[in-house]
Amino acid sequence: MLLNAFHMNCVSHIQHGLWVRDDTRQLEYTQLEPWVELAQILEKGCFDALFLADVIGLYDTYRGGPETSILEGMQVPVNDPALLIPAMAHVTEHLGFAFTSSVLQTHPFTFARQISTLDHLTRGRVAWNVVTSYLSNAAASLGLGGLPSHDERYERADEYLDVTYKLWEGSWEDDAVLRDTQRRMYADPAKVHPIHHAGKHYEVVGPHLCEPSPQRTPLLFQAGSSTRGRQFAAKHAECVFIVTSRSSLSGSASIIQDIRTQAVRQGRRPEDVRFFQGLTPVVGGTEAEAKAKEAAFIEQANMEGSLAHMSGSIGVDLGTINLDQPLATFDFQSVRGSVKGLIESSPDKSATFRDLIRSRMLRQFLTGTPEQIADELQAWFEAGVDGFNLVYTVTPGTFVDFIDGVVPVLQARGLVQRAYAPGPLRQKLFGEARLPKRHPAAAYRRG
Ligand SMILES: Cc1cc2nc3c(=O)[nH]c(=O)nc-3n(C[C@H](O)[C@H](O)[C@H](O)COP(=O)(O)O)c2cc1C
Repeated sequence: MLLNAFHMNCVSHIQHGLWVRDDTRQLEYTQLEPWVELAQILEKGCFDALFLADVIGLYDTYRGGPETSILEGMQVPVNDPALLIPAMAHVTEHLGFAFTSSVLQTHPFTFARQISTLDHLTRGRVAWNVVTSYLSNAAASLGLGGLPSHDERYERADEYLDVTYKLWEGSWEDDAVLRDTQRRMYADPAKVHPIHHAGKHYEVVGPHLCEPSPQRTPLLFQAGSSTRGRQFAAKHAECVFIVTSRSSLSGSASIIQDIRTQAVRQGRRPEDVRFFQGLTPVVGGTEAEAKAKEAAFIEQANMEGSLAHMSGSIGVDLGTINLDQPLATFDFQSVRGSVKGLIESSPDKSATFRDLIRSRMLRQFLTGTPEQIADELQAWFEAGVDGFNLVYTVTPGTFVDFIDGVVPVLQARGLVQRAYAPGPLRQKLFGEARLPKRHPAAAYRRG
């Protein structure tokens, strides 16, 4: 069972409204200290990685503007996640660092160099969460006119990955770097190749500016679940971040089965793709204590922040919806498809839209004693997920409680590691530092 901590370089990430508490360090996100401390805590708890989300733009759909997001620190202001990594890597030896970067935000040539630099500095502990952006404000600020359509964004992502694969895997041969002080040959020019990529979106001559790093291609994460998103994951992803219900994991229609089947059709193996479920653990010494903690979080949660978050994610202004209207009375002709999907997801149609939003928040909570939480995680694991991206309510408190309480129980059951495997992040997770030959990136290797 793999464990990641899910975080973001901002004030309020997922559980909104809790940043005002005095037992959380969210207000210190602009400083290095809480990040360095978090990395040390996670490594002590044998976590596999810290996973940093990011969005490049602000959520301005709710009530027709960004005011709620700004008031609530809801993923804005948001600092660059990648820049945190070297400081955290310096105080740890094994913890992995996954960060999010959209294919819309940086040219693949410069992005490939940024990743290679981080892969060198971390000795191969970096992972990239490939995202395609969903906020139109991002596209507007990047000068794209508007957000390209959903499928066009994935098409662009395919080409983006092709460019980076050519740079990471195909530009420098394994024995290009000589470091030969006697013959004054740092590297052999005959073994450093331009890539001459000419595609619909990018033209890159190359060669890659960095010498080969431990993993070359970073460990690849992805988190999209549409038909096109699943195709993309099946081709490229090594780790997929999902947020689903446990019951939906059984059967061939499950996202895990679907992506693995598609991956196999492309010549990959089922075990080449690992799945991480997002959950928010609330640990208590007793069940009553845990429930009381959860109740306090829910009481303090900010519904407005959650609605602004959800509005931006689905592209529909939920501010126009009467929150106290029973779901059964919604006129499906007048609501957008994504809202219809939300309403349909609720078994209880006498519930109101407000109840629905609250139950979606609650669904993420995993509340109980360490043993109860370990039981639940084990049940998820047996249902087919490989690991978890744990969402905080308070930071680093959520992770400290989990590590002190739940990790020893999971370790005693032999479900999580007690010590790290050697080598780069991919080697720790998959046994090899480099991508396997059956991954499409390997086609660009020379020799
Ligand atoms: C659990 C999860 C985490 C995500 N994290 C991010 C993120 O940090 N940044 C981002 O821009 N998009 C993020 N996304 C959005 C996806 O990458 C993707 O753009 C979105 O789900 C739409 O793709 P789809 O239609 O294939 O689902 C996340 C999605 C999910 C389900």
